[in-house]
Amino acid sequence: MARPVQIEVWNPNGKYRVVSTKAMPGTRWINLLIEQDCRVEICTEKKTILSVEDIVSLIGNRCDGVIGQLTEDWGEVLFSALSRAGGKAFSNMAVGYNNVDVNAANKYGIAVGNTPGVLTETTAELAASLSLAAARRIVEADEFMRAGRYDGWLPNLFVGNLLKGQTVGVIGAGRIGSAYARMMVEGFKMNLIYFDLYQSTRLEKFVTAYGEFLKANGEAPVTWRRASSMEEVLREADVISLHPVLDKTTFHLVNKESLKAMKKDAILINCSRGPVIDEAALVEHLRENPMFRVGLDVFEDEPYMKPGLADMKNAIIVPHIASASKWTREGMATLAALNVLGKIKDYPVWSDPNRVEPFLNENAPPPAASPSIVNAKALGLTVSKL
Ligand SMILES: NC(=O)c1ccc[n+]([C@@H]2O[C@H](COP(=O)([O-])OP(=O)(O)OC[C@H]3O[C@@H](n4cnc5c(N)ncnc54)[C@H](O)[C@@H]3O)[C@@H](O)[C@H]2O)c1
Ligand SMILES: O=C(O)[C@H](O)CO
Repeated sequence: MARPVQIEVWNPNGKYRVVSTKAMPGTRWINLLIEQDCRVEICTEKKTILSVEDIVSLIGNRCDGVIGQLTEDWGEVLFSALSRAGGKAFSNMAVGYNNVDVNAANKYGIAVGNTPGVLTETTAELAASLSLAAARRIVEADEFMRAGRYDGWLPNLFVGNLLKGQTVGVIGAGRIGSAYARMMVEGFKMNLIYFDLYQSTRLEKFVTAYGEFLKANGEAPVTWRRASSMEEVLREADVISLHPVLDKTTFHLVNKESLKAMKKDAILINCSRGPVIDEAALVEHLRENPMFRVGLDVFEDEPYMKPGLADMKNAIIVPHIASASKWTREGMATLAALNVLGKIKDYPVWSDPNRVEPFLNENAPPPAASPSIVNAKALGLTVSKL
């Protein structure tokens, strides 16, 4: 028999039972659910990653919807359990949903939500922070100071890379990749080379317009180029940031061979998903190329790192915090709750998941729609006219 899991209950007499597998930031998401007659149950177990068995136990015999996390394995077992409990919706509190077997959800007619847009700038800012920290060796220099090793200014002390005039490479120029590219181009006057399966016309127009502005002011214009292959980006860029979705086409996109193609003193940033890089090959590359630097927010086998990575001075490593700003995390919680609520209430699906601002305005009630349901088409859900 399943082990009971500790929970906290809000609005015990609510008609619909919504479970959140974790406490999430802010209270707006709870209030929005309560106002619509939901009983909200929040798992308060101390362990960080819940097992499938824990979540089956949370779902119980009757559950209308679940808000879950990217650390959970949402597949056949959980969707069948949710379906048996009368559930209609699941939402990841994340934009990436590689932890979800959408086909299994489709089989049981369960809507799968995610949280695009609200984390775009926050995530891009972390990628930009890692790029700067790697270029200017900030973490190494900080450790040096704390160790009491600074005994005076020296011409060669922690010499790093100037970004201005160098080339930034973006692989996966979607929402976050484009936001990052704009930051690096406008902030540091870098030239852009990008690779994506689709053309990013808005990004290209932005760089062209900024280049014209610089030229009109007597400065060297910035340039852009859409590469025809990822290898072209790896060969030419000085700083490369990875922002694709994780799927079969992007698993180990950066491997031993592609690392070799990169400049010896290049900087590689990953704020997408760990398995996009072959991490063991990366450790070897870092060891053999001390001038090569990485900034990693995500890891191949989270929460673990491949042996040797933590010892590398030329690696900056942070624990999957790219979306961790207060505004964003509260917004993610709101979008995830509204995805579930919308399906429970049979609302339509919002027409444009890239335009979720109306759901985030705390001074107005949110639209009667689910902000982002990734399998809306497969389930034949109605799309909002707004
Ligand atoms: N580290 C974090 O905390 C964090 C935060 C937010 C998002 N993410 C990750 O970032 C990913 C991107 O988020 P987004 O909102 O920008 O999504 P998005 O869908 O707007 O962008 C993804 C882009 O990747 C491109 N792409 C897909 N396959 C590709 C391939 N084989 N080669 C090159 N490009 C390819 C797509 O065409 C798309 O433009 C998410 O799926 C998630 O996994 C991580
Ligand atoms: O996909 C996502 O949203 C991140 O990994 C967490 O914000």
